[in-house]
Amino acid sequence: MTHSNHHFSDAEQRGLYRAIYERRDVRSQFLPDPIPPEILARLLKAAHHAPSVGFMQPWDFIVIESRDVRESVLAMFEQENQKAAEQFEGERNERYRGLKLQGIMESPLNLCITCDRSRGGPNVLGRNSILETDLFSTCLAVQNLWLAARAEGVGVGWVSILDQTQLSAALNLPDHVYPVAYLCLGYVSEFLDQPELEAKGWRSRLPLKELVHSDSWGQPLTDSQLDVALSEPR
Ligand SMILES: Cc1cc2c(cc1C)N(C[C@H](O)[C@H](O)[C@H](O)COP(=O)(O)O)c1[nH]c(=O)[nH]c(=O)c1N2
Repeated sequence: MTHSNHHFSDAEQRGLYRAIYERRDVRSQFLPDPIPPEILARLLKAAHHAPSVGFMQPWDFIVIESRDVRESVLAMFEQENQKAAEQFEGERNERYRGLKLQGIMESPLNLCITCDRSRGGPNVLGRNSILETDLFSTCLAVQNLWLAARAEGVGVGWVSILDQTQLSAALNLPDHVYPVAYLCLGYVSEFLDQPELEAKGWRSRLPLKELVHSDSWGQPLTDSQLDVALSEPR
């Protein structure tokens, strides 16, 4: 049996993996150049083609260019970030305070991707047991946009150090709409080759091998070929 007609070409595969491995969370490298509407439209279309529970498509996209709105979101960030910093002590606290964790004003565009928890009515196919599947679906839309943006040379940074109630009020969200992701978008001076948190010594990538279990939690891999394959660099 051959599966060759289902394959992407080598170049297409390389492009997809490149987007996956070279996608970065961007906070410090934004350029002010605007994102042309046709590019933004492509990113939003990519997001809109994410999988969703029962094809619910619970997302909306709030495109935020207003400096006033962004300034108020930045103020919310500052407040929450102060509280977040207090969770860390000593050297860790200093290191935390040295991190740049948002690019709200430097990026030319902010985008809030929301989840309408009532879309599709009370009975959404596939959502009867796990109510949060609408939120999971919205995260997949975020990831689609994030990868497409990388392919377009656009950086994306996710800012979650925000009070959800304050953010909802600032964006005028109805009660049944949850702000899943507050994103900063823009062209960048560079894409770092590793996560900024890793470059700054906050945390490193875990060895994948230790995260793959066999049959049940905590059981090491028994298939040694997978074990060997996982040890190879991508
Ligand atoms: C749900 C969620 C929430 C946040 C993030 C990500 C995700 C998935 N990240 C980005 C995060 O720090 C980053 O993805 C990791 O450090 C890995 O780096 P790369 O994304 O591979 O560059 C993030 N970054 C940041 O500077 N401020 C933030 O508030 C957040 N919040």
